[in-house]
Amino acid sequence: MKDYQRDFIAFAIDRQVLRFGEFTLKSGRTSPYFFNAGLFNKGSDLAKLGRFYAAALADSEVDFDVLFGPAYKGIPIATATAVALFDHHGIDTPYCFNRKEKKDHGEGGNLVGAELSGKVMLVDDVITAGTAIREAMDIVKANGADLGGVLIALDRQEKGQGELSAIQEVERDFGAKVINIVSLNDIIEFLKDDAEFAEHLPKVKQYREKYGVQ
Ligand SMILES: O=P(O)(O)OC[C@H]1O[C@H](OP(=O)(O)OP(=O)(O)O)[C@H](O)[C@@H]1O
Ligand SMILES: O=C(O)c1cc(=O)[nH]c(=O)[nH]1
Repeated sequence: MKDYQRDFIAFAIDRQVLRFGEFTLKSGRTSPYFFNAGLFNKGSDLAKLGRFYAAALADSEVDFDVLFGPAYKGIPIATATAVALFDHHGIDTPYCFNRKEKKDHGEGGNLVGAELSGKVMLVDDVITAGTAIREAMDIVKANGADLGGVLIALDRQEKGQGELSAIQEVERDFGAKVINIVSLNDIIEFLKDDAEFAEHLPKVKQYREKYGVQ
């Protein structure tokens, strides 16, 4: 694990974004840990979060034309990433996001911001079973755009629809790279070294046995 990844996990734990307990996921799985990006809930957190995303994206050297943050949590993340790419990497990128409900007055439609076209960098918080990413891909395809890549904070390294990981399935089905800041393996490594949080390790490992992909 690199220093910036350790810093990111410590930041997420400090803001209670990364918590341990019992949580029901979108997939119906019961998880001993949860990443709630909604708790990066003040200006300084969002500025810092944007810097982590922008650094991972700039490092990846994956080519893209527009950032797309699917509703809801993808919206502030894409916005913060666009600001950080400009402020810290000199990259002025267009970005857009969708509404979950279509607007039928004013400008109308489902999309807000830049045009969703060309190579899209899809930005979200976590991938578990991959459902949210597939839903977002329907929007990308419906607009005639292509997927350039996917950028997330946490790869939970779980099975998708079959035996492959959700991310391996996304890479196979959409032919694009998934970039993450940290993965479950990094969280496990962090827990091993942390006296206060090491007690959560057995349950997290048990969960990985059941749903994880090595
Ligand atoms: O890989 P998956 O199994 O789909 O699970 C992960 C997704 O679930 C959550 O989104 P949710 O649909 O709860 O939307 P939100 O952003 O509105 O909270 C989370 O923000 C991820 O996008
Ligand atoms: O799978 C999910 O629903 C999920 C997992 C997680 O860690 N965080 C989140 O917001 N959703």
